[in-house]
This record gives sequence, structure tokens and C-alpha cells, in this order.
Amino acid sequence: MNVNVVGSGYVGTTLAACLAEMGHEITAIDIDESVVATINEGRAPLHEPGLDELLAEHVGTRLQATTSYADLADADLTFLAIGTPSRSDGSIDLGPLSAAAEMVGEALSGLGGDREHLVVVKSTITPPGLDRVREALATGLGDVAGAVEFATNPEFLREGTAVSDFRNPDKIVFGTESASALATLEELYAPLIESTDSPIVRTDPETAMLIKYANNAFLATKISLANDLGNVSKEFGLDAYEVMEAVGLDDRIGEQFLRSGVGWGGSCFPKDVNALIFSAREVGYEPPLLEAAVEVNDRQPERLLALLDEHVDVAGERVAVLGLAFKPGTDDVRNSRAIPLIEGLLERGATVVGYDPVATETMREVFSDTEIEYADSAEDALAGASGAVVATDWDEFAALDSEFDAMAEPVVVDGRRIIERREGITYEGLTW
Ligand SMILES: NC(=O)C1=CN([C@@H]2O[C@H](COP(=O)(O)OP(=O)(O)OC[C@H]3O[C@@H](n4cnc5c(N)ncnc54)[C@H](O)[C@@H]3O)[C@@H](O)[C@H]2O)C=CC1
Ligand SMILES: O=C(O)[C@H]1O[C@H](OP(=O)(O)OP(=O)(O)OC[C@H]2O[C@@H](n3ccc(=O)[nH]c3=O)[C@H](O)[C@@H]2O)[C@H](O)[C@@H](O)[C@@H]1O
Repeated sequence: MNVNVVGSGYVGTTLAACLAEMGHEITAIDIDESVVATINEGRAPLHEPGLDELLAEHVGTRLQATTSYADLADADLTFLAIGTPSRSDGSIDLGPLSAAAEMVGEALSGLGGDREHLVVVKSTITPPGLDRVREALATGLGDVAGAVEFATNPEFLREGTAVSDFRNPDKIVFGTESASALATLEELYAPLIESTDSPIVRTDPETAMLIKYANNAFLATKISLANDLGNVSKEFGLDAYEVMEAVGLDDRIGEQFLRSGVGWGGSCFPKDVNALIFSAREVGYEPPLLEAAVEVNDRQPERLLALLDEHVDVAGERVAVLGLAFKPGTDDVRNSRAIPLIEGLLERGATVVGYDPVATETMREVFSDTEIEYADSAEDALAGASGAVVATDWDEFAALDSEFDAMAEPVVVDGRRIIERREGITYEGLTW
């Protein structure tokens, strides 16, 4: 099939590359010229394992990127994979997605005769917000609004494993309003459905989006519960990992997303849980459990710094922050737990030295070189430091050993249970 993917971020680029891999003809559209140029060179505009290889294989044959909406109507369907960032009140900013929907509508307004087109929202957007996107699309379409159908197809991939998650989904959710829209999506995904046996959930567009929010809210709350129980374990002098490993053996609970520590970050859990809380309040419901999940998460970085305070007064001292990305495998620092840790250290008057294998450049946009130092290796970050805090569980941190010997005061507070305890360091785990 011939497919447009509007928005070439983590989701859009992964979608475009994986659909090309499935044999479809893809046009990736982004307003950012540098993103488009990078994709057309056969490289990913962001760090995501496996994506460069897929793009190198398919760009120029089954996939090309452009900033132009001009040929949109030539395709069978158009995905919208535009960001839906948080506002300060927790609601999502529908501006970029609505603007893109209107531009798509305008580009499709030339559709004539019996041509039909399906517009599929891939972005995560609360059910009440969908009408605004429908309206924006209809405004752009004008007279031919009837020739375009509307659907949602929420995405469940994780950053850092986006390509493999897309290829092996736990479920595929289609939110459609007609049998023909559903048939189009099933035809598009047929190669994936056949190769993976993934269960298909067929529902309406709004329910599909609430499934997405409920999914993320459940996972974030699961981690917050693990953190709450982890804090209790620590106060009892017990190891939360030993406890939760046993708890996870219960099939009804499951072993995943029970790793306690400095909490959840990223572009989605914080944004989506807060958006769900905001939307629930708008219709008159206060969701106490979701609010508590956010509160527990917000407190974890300060708990970590309080542990550091017990061992060292960091005012005027160098402190290493190991890991800047919100999780390993990505250069994304959006809502990374490293950010409140760095802020707390700066408030204490520390000189912060950050290190991350891939996220230094993205963190430079949050903290400039005048605010914090960036090291080229964990070894350089640790040298001369009077304390180290661990914000991201990059594998390479597990191998650190003699590097700690160069610290001025070898106090290590681990927020991710990645550092090996060893002789010669004062080691504190956040929940163990
Ligand atoms: N990042 C993730 O792991 C996941 C994200 N999602 C959801 O998918 C959506 C997209 O997220 P990301 O890919 O992370 O966003 P992103 O911020 O990485 O990428 C969005 C892209 O859209 C482009 N863009 C903005 N306005 C445009 C326009 N009018 N026309 C064309 N391009 C335009 C931007 O230049 C940018 O490249 C969000 O709603 C997010 O919640 C869902 C599942 C996973
Ligand atoms: O909607 C989205 O964007 C995506 O959000 C999450 O994916 P992602 O944010 O990429 O990463 P996760 O692996 O879920 O990790 C999120 C945060 O939780 C933290 N985490 C995760 C697992 C755990 O046991 N403990 C824990 O603290 C991670 O360190 C990270 O900061 C979901 O897992 C995806 O299914 C979803 O599609």
C-alpha cells in the first residue's frame, strides 16, 4: 500500500521504516528540514537501535522523506505521528497535532471522484481531544470531508527498543468507525499480523485511545507501587529487589515493571498520566490512585539526594551524575530523572559532572556547559568527585570498578541498581 507518515520522531520514523520493511511504499513528512535530510541520507534523526539499518535499506526505494504535503492524496492512508506535549496544567497541547491535521486536510482537499483516504491518528491523545482533530481535519478538507475516514491506532512501543517492539507487539489496537477503515488497517498490518500472531483489538477511535492511556497509567502506577513498597523495604533495612522478584512470580502480578528506584521519566508516562488525571477532573472525577502514582514518582529523586546528604555535604564539591537519558538505549532526556537530580545538586551548591553514552547533546539543551560539566566517560566523571548518583541503568555502569578509586570521596548512591557493590566505596541503593 501507499502510505504517508506525518511526523518523523521516535514513533513516526519507526513506523515509516517498519512499514517499508513490510513491503509498503512510504512517504515520511516532517516540517523539520534537518530531520527530512537525515532520513533521506538513510540515517535515523534520533538514536534508536536497528533504525539506521532499516532506513539504510529502504530509503530511496520504498521510503522517502519530504517537507512537502503536496502529494499526500496519492496515498491510500495517512498516519499522524505528531507530538502531543504536556502543558503546565497537565493537559496536552493539541496545537501541533491539530495544525498537522488541518494541513493534511488541505492537502487531501483535491481528492476527487470515488477516491477515498483514511487518516489514522497514531499520536497519543485523550478521547475528548479527538473531536478537535476531527474538526481540524474537516476544516482543511472543506467540501470533500466525506471522502476521508478517520481512525486511531495507538502505539505501544518503548524508546530504546522501538523497532523490536513494533515488530513484536503484545497487541495491535484499531479504533475505526467503519468496516472499510478497519479493512484498510488490517490489510496494511497483514504481514505483521501473520508473522507475529499478535492479538488484534477492534474498537472505536475513543476506546482505542483510552486503552492506550490505561495501559501507560497501569505501568506507571505499577512502578510507583514498587517504589512505595521499595521505600518501605529500605526503611526496614530490607532489599526491595529480593521482595519484588518473589512478588513478580505471581502470574497475576507479573515480573515486569517492578524495578524500583529513582522513578519513571520519558516523554510518555509523565505526560500521559497527567493528561488522564486532567481529563478525568474535567468530567468531574478525581483519580486518587493516579495522583498518588505521580506523587510517589516526584519524591524519588529527593529521597535519593537525602541518602547522599547522609554521607557527604556536596556544597562546593564535584558530584558525578551517571546517566542522563530517561532510560538506557535512547538519547531522549525528556522528563529524565537526571533532571531533578541535577537541579537538587545545583541547589546544594555542588559542581555537577554529567556523563551519558549517547544523551550528552540532548541534555546540553536542558543544562548548558556553563551550568554543568559534561564528561566523555564515566571514568572522567568520577575522577575527583565527592559523590556519584546513578540516574540511568546503562549496562556499561555495571562494569565500573577501579574507576571509583579516583573519586575524592567514594560515595555512590544508585537509583537504578546497576552498580556492583565493591570494597572501597560507600554504596547506597535507593530501595535496597
Ligand atoms: N516516543 C514514544 O516512545 C512513544 C510516543 N507515542 C506518542 O506518539 C506521538 C509522537 O511522539 P514522538 O514520536 O515521541 O514525538 P517527537 O516529538 O519525537 O516527533 C514529532 C515529530 O513531528 C514533527 N512535526 C511537528 N509538527 C508537524 C507538522 N505539522 N507536520 C509534519 N511534522 C510535524 C516534528 O518536527 C517531530 O519530528 C505522541 O503523541 C506520543 O505520546 C506513543 C508511543 C510511544
Ligand atoms: O507511550 C509511550 O510512549 C510508551 O511509554 C512507555 O515506554 P517508554 O517511556 O519508552 O519506556 P519504558 O521502558 O516504559 O520506561 C519508562 C520509564 O520507567 C522507568 N522504569 C521502567 C521499568 C521499571 O521496572 N522501573 C522503572 O523505573 C524507566 O527507567 C523509564 O524512566 C511504555 O512502556 C510503552 O508501552 C509506551 O508506548
